[in-house]
Amino acid sequence: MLGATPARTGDERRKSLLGVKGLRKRHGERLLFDIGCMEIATHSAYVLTGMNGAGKSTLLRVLGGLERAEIDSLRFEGMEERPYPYPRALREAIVYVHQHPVMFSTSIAHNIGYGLQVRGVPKLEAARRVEEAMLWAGVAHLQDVEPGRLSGGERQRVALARAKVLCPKLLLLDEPTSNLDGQAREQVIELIPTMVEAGGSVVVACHDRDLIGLPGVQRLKLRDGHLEVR
Ligand SMILES: Nc1ncnc2c1ncn2[C@@H]1O[C@H](COP(=O)(O)OP(=O)(O)OP(=O)(O)O)[C@@H](O)[C@H]1O
Repeated sequence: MLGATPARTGDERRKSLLGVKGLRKRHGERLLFDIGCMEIATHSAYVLTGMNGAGKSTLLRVLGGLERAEIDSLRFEGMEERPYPYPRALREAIVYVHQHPVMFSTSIAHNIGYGLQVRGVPKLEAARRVEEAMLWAGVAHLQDVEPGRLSGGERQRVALARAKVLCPKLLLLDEPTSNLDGQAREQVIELIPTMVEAGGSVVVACHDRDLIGLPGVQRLKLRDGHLEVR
């Protein structure tokens, strides 16, 4: 059943995780968005909606440090941070998952564990975390399948496991269900509230009504270059 595990609501443990003020993105002469203030709390789930081309992916990529924008002020876990270059603490704590995740043509376990390897996590510890993440994402039975042969839904779940294994404080999901239907879509939707239960916050850019309607999820909308909190 969709949304069977609600994200935490009214949780007194919530604090400010990320606060951005004066966030502007331009492409040449075009001002794509001008966001006065954006606040992401700990242990919280958000959906980010908006028309095609409104700038949802761009906003997620900026928050993930993958794309540069003008930022007047940035606070992370209560500490003022310099926005340029995008701080390392934020790059490590925030993980962006692309709409069409790219996989190495090695093994699924290697794909999921690669980020841990890069971060210098000891092999045994990394193997334990990869196994846990595969079970969580329901992809343990696929470990002998070549990544290139995964279905869209399986690929998306592997990408979620690859992100979750890094224990991000903020996970940014870019239209995770856009190419999925039926059970594959439901399986991905069901994973999202469990990410918040595991202790992180999640922002999901999407047009998916079932994702938007998940219990306990806060709604953000990019409209005409501004961010509305609904
Ligand atoms: N490098 C670039 N140069 C110029 N314009 C760009 C560039 N990258 C993105 N854009 C434009 O910025 C706008 C926002 O794109 P973005 O992908 O963030 O929108 P979106 O809200 O995620 O859209 P969708 O719902 O269709 O995925 C689009 O009009 C896009 O064409």
